Amino acid sequence: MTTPPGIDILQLHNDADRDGITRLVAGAILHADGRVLVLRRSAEDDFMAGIEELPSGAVEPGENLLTALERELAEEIAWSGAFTLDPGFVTHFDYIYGSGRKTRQYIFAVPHQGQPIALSREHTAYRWLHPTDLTESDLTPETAQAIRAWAAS
Ligand SMILES: Nc1nc2c([nH]c(=O)n2[C@H]2C[C@H](O)[C@@H](COP(=O)(O)OP(=O)(O)OP(=O)(O)O)O2)c(=O)[nH]1
Repeated sequence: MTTPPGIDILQLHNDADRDGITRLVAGAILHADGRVLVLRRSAEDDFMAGIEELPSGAVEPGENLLTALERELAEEIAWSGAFTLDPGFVTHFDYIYGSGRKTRQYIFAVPHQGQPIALSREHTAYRWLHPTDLTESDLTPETAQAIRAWAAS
């Protein structure tokens, strides 16, 4: 994947370092016809069990935000092949992960172009959610806010 115009990946990494972030997560607002793909975490997950979330996951050693996103989309929804990011859109939210690591999830927008979605065991269901229906979801307030920011962009 190539970096789209208006998104400086190195700058995002630098901003996170500057802000004392020690764990980075890449997430995707995968959208089709104005709706956003949300996944339900397994009820057996020992962490945030059963909530809805965006396809996302932590950046591992040797990866950057984009290569991590590519891997996570492959792992979580079985997306293979190239995909593009919408130019210019990136948002983020911060939280403390389990043992106290300062985490930042950076969220990019990815147009869905008909690729089939197949879930891993991490998630039990998916659906396409319109931003006007955010209050009827089990998304966290932070994720809902990110989707609102995307809808307003
Ligand atoms: N811990 C935590 N998670 C939050 C908060 N707010 C919020 O939206 N989340 C969401 C972001 C993610 O969708 C999910 C946590 O995912 P994560 O990537 O940090 O953790 P994980 O258990 O999936 O970690 P991993 O398997 O990728 O290593 O919860 C919060 O305040 N604390």
